[in-house]
Amino acid sequence: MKNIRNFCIIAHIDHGKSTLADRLLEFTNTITDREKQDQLLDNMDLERERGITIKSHAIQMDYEFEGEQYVLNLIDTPGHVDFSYEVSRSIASCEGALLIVDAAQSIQAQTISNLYLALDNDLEIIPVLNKIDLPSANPDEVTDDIVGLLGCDPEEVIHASGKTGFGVENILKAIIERVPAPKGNPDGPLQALIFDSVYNSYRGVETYFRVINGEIKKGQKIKFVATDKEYFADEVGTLKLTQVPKKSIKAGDVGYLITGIKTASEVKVGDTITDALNPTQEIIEGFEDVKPMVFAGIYPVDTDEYEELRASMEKLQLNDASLVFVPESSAALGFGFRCGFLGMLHLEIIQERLEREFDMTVITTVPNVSYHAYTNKYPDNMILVNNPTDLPEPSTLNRVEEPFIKASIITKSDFVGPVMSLCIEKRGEITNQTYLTTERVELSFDMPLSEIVFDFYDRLKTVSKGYASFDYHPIGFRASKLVRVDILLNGQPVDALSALLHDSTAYGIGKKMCEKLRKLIPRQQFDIPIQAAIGAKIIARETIKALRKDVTAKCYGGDISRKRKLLEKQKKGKKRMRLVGNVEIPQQAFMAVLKLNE
Ligand SMILES: Nc1nc2c(ncn2[C@@H]2O[C@H](COP(=O)(O)OP(=O)(O)OP(=O)(O)O)[C@@H](O)[C@H]2O)c(=O)[nH]1
Repeated sequence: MKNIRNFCIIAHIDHGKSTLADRLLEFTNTITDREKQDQLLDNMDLERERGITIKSHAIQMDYEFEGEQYVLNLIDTPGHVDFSYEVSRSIASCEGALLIVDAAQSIQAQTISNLYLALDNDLEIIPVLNKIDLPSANPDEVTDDIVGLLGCDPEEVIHASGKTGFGVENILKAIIERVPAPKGNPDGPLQALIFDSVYNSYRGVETYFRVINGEIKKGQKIKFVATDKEYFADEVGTLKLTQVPKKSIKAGDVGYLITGIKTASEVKVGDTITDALNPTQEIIEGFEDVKPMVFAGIYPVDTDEYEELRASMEKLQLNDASLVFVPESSAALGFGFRCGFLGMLHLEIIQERLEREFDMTVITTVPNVSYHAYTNKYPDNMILVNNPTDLPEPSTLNRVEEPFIKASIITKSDFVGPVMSLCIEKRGEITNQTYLTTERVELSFDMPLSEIVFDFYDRLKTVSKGYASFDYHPIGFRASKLVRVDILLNGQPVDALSALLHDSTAYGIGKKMCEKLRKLIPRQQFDIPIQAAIGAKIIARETIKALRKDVTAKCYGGDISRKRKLLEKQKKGKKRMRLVGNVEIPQQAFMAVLKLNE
């Protein structure tokens, strides 16, 4: 155990985590030149394209240092707030963390939020000043920032470049010298922490774990504490570039486990693995069932594809336990599903996977967060509102609560004014303002989560000219004044366009929605009135003027094949349209409320 080091890399997005991880793998000969690929750890296609690490993984390096052989386990952490629970469990599996800071951009919101997670878990922090090769690098100033943040000596900050490989040897030396070796009792009852799982369609779910006490042996009968299920450890091993089966994984080490589990939801990140016959009395702290934060309806464009959509969603759920869905129906869209996601990025990923992997064309409705509603009749019975149609009628409604977050924004002092105005407009309440340096300020706000769902990131980027970073975590439910704004097309309410909004913003947003829909819905042969309403009260109105020209008119009625071609072409263009009553609504219209300022 004394020669094992478990560490993770924490950084703000794009500060060079993946690139530096690759350099470490190369330097320790964990990957050879032939196997070298850019950003090797991000092995999902989607991740590669988006340039972010969605799923955390682990990799083991062997390294000789001063005549001794060491095992270094690098546990990768996802880089997006949607997946912050996984980050926290990965961090809990380590004794040390490399804190990477871009030498040009300095400390950003995620640098700090990840650092706090690492400090909560008593990790040894090794600060790394990365990208020092950049002409815009500001090593002295950024080192000062890091020293100010950590209270460390300037000499402890390692200068490095993932691009040139500079500093990599010093980083490895620091990992061995500064990160403590794991503690734990190798002879005690098995106690291992699940920090991740990956679905493999051939082998079932692969569980990644860190052994705290005892050992996990091939063939052993084990138990997952939270789910209370027992399995046989069919295969255990360590994670190199490929999986290396072993007879056992001992206390202090990291490995993978295969048990033949076929559904991702049976393996819960944060759960404790123990021996079925001699179970540990101590459950590893910090287990949480991850809860979806954002809900939206997903409907097939073609109503005949409902069953196919169900089958695709079921398959997706097998490998993504955080996706939840229940059937729902909409008067406008027919049969579909109300789906719960960890956040907006997760929603986009699911939508994209449905299209790429399952060839489904779907319509996604306006996302909303989950509200707690109480009626006058049963003021103590909480009604969970995941769908605008679930909100009780205003006359029967006693009160509503909505989820709040603590938001942290780091920006330059020049932009404090505009950032504050934005946050206040988004119903934020400032709780703290700290100058990290003379130029950089950290602002803390308590804000409703729903305001983040609606165009917050884009607005923040605009008001700060790109110089703001943002992070948040949920802090519970608070009282709120919520109303449902309905949209009527041609006098008919379209339930799939309804949105749950705060009373103070409902009028403004209702008006903007009508304007936006007027631009998005194609003109047709007749006038289409668009109205926004709260209950029976109309709060805004626009009209889509009738189209005068017949598209086929220019074919002079003669050439029938040309006419058909033109109609075919139109039909293709319609793929993402939905006929509601006699009005055609394109997909973008259903998400219009998210992009009101474009
Ligand atoms: N000049 C320079 N560029 C670097 C260096 N390290 C990384 N980059 C570039 O910075 C960008 C981000 O690097 P990544 O390694 O993907 O960053 P990351 O932190 O893993 O990003 P996420 O996984 O999205 O959080 C890429 O375009 C890299 O090529 C460096 O040391 N010097």
